Amino acid sequence: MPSTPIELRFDDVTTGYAGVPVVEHLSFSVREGERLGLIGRNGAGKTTTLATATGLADLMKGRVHFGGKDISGASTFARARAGLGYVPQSRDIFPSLTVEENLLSGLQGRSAGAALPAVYELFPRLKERRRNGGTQLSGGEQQMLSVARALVGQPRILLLDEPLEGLAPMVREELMDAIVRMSDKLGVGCILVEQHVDVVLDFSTNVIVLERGVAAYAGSAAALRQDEQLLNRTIGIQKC
Ligand SMILES: Nc1ncnc2c1ncn2[C@@H]1O[C@H](COP(=O)(O)OP(=O)(O)OP(=O)(O)O)[C@@H](O)[C@H]1O
Repeated sequence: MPSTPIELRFDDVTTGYAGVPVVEHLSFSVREGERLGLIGRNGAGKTTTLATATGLADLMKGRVHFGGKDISGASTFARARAGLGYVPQSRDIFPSLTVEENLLSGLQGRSAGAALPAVYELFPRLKERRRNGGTQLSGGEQQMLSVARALVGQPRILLLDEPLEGLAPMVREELMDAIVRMSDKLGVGCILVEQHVDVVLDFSTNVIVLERGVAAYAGSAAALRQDEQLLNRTIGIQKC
């Protein structure tokens, strides 16, 4: 019998920091192999939403489920072990370690097994540079390393917080290609937070638009693409 796909689900979540709500009444779900985009102006609550999934924000109301279990009170480590991967906005790689040592640090206690070859296949550039130190990498390579390290932990759902920030257009394309291949090939579900609206619309099946902490839109990327008025109001920029 095929196993049930692993799902991350928010049920009517209100969340923030130290008792102050930032995001209110948010509900959504994303399964293995699915791609959800999360967009909104600066300060709308996108990072806070991801931080709530990883257990780094203050969940005030509602529940968070992962893989059929209520993980609302689970530690960040337990969530990662269960298969919830996170690529934070800051490229928090270890500069004093080599590329390969950085990757091994993402194993979450699992054996390396096929994880490294699979990741090197997705990111051939990292394979070429596997003995280089973290500081010897370009910005794009550091971001690839950050995504690759999360993948070594074999997540079933991966949260990506502005992975393209500060990267040149060609490098952005290369990184997005790798993320799409990863999602297709490994069947990893993704939540992508990004300022580049067109990248999110191309990547995602469904999109949530956060406006001051509330979902102003939740639905298909294709329908949102047609709604210039909503995009202009909620994102504040023309699509580029
Ligand atoms: N650790 C924190 N403690 C208290 N308030 C915070 C913390 N992190 C973020 N905030 C506040 O929560 C609100 C939402 O921030 P958040 O980072 O979730 O927005 P965002 O949509 O990801 O914005 P950006 O696009 O600028 O990254 C902001 O008002 C911010 O000041």
